[in-house]
Amino acid sequence: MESTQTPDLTPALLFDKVTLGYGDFTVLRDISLKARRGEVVAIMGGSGSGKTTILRAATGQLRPFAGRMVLFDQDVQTFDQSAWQTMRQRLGVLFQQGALFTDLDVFENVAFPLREHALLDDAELTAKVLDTLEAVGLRAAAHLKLSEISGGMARRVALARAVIRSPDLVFYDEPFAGLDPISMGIAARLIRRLSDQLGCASVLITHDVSETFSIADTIYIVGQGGLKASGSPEDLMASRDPYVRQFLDGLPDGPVAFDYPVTPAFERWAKARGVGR
Ligand SMILES: Nc1ncnc2c1ncn2[C@@H]1O[C@H](COP(=O)(O)OP(=O)(O)OP(=O)(O)O)[C@@H](O)[C@H]1O
Repeated sequence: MESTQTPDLTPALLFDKVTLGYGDFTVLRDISLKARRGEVVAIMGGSGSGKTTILRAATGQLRPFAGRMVLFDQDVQTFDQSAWQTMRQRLGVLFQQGALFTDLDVFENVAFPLREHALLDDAELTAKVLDTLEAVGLRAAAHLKLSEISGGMARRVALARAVIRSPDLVFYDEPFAGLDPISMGIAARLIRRLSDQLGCASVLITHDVSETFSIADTIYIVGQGGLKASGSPEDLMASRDPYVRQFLDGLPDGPVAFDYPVTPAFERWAKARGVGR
C-alpha cells in the first residue's frame, strides 16, 4: 500500500559513526545508519553481531562510546533520564517476548499505554483500541484472556500495543521469531501496512531474510564488529561480499563467526582460572 503521508526527509533515527559496547568490550565500531518516516529499515546480522545492542542504544538504555545519535533532529547522547522519558513517548517498541500482561484481557493490554497517560476519555479510548485491534485482525478477540489466544495472536496484540499511540518511530525486536511461515508473512505485511498507514519509521531487528526482504526499503547488515553492507533488498541480493552472501544464503561455512570472540573480560577470567584462551 502506498503511503498517504507527505514524505518527511528528516531522519527519525540517525546514527553517525557510532561505536557501541559494554565495559572494555567494543561490539560495533563506526556504525552509520538512518530511518525516515514511512520507511521500513531492517538491521540484520548473525547471532551476537550487535543488533540488540543497537536497539538498546537507540532507545536510551546504552550510551555510545563514540559518535552522534540523533532522534528527530535532537542529539540524544547528552540526554538525561527525563529527556529520554519525553522522547520515549514518540517511540513504540515491540519487545521480543511481547511483554504482555497475563492478567489483563486483549483489550486492556492494548489500552494500557493510553490509560497510563490518561490521554482520552472512555468512548474515545474504546474506539481507538478497537480500531487498532481491527488493523491487526483481532477486533473480535478484544474480550479474550491471554490464556485463550495463540502465540501468533499474542504477537499481534503486542504489535497493536506498540503502535496504539501512533508513534513516529517503532522498533521491532525479532518480530518473526517463533512464528510459523504463514504468521510470519502476515506479521511482515502488517508491519509494512502500519508503517504506511501511520507514516512512522519502522526499524526491524531480525535475522529472517525472506520476510524482511519482502517489506524493507533499506537493510543494514552488521557483523565482524561493524557495518558490513547496506542498501535496498535488490542491492544486497546482488552483493558478492562473502559475509553478505553467507548470511543471505544461510551457508554454514564462511566469514560469519560461529565462535564467540575472545574479550578482555574472558582473558581475565581464564587467567584467574589458570586456563588458556
Ligand atoms: N549487558 C551486556 N554486557 C556485556 N556484553 C553484552 C551485554 N549484552 C550483550 N553483550 C555482548 O554484545 C554482543 C552483541 O550482543 P547482542 O545481543 O547485541 O547481539 P544480537 O545481534 O542481538 O544477537 P542475537 O541475534 O543472538 O540476539 C555479544 O557478544 C554479547 O555477548
